[in-house]
Amino acid sequence: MFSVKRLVESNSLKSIPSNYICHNENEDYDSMVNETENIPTIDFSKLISSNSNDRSMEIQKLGDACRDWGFFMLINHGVSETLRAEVLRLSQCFFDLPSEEKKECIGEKLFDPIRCGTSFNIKVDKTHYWRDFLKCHVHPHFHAPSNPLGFSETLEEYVTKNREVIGELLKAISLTLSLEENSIHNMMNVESGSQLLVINYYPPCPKPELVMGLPAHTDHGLLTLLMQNELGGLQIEHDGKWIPVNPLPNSFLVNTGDHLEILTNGKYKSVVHRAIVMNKKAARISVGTANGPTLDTIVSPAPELLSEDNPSAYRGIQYKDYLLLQQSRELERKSCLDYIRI
Ligand SMILES: O=C(O)CCC(=O)C(=O)O
Ligand SMILES: [Fe+2]
Repeated sequence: MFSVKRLVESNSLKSIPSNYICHNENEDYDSMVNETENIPTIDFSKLISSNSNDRSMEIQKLGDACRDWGFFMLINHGVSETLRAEVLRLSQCFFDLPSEEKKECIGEKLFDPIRCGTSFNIKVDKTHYWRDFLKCHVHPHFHAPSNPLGFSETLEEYVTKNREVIGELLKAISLTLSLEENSIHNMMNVESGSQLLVINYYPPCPKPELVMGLPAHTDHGLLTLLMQNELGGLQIEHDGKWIPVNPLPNSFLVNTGDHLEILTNGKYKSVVHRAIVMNKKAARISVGTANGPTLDTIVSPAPELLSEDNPSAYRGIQYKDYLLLQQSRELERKSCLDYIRI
């Protein structure tokens, strides 16, 4: 199984293979602004607080963050530092395994339960990305590699906790839309919804400015919950500028996905983001869960949010078909959403 990690380790890489060189994505590094401090922070403990004043103020902040940024850092979420650290440690151990021990993970198709690979979709990527990945479908049925020891159990605990957090966030988001608390849950079948775990591994690169980890894209699903090891690289697009994200300690990064954009008829737009490579010495690891409806749910704008002045702006599409659409193309900004825009 080919991986960038192996490429880096197998020879003392003196130059970057030409198929990895990104020509047009990196031009604006110098014009990047450092606005990390402006990225909204949401306190999860306040969202679920019994103090109704605290709760409604935080819900208001959450609505603003979804509308103005599509991105926020989540603090006091209740997922322990120990569990997060263990997920990252075992992820490193997984990528360190010899190929023979990863055989169960070589699924090739989108809906194979466990899939290991490199770049985004090697069959369609014109440029290859400096990234290896492990993807597991973890809900409604849980799948994870059996190696290394304890990985599967740790991941199961982690994704379950992630789902609890997402469930509460989606209730609060329903309220920000003046919908009933369980509206998104009911419309999107959240309780039995699909959850995809994606572990990204960005090996060290001798010339990081020449390559890209993941190009500008949006995520499918309603919300993505992401954490990373100590190395940065994630950038979000805001007001036409790339903003590097330096997460607060022990926070989750949350971004709105394409299906929240569809459901809210564009009120909460999915955020364009990318992962650049900055690490020359160590590997960067990020762990995300994409949380969506059940695969057979047809997602279209919520009727309660539509009016004569605000007609439906997206065609309804089954979640499964949307995933297939995204996987069949190059990752490119909002190209899949554009396809179903009316
Ligand atoms: O590595 C990151 O920070 C971002 C990963 C990402 O955007 C993704 O997996 O969809
Ligand atoms: Fe993403």
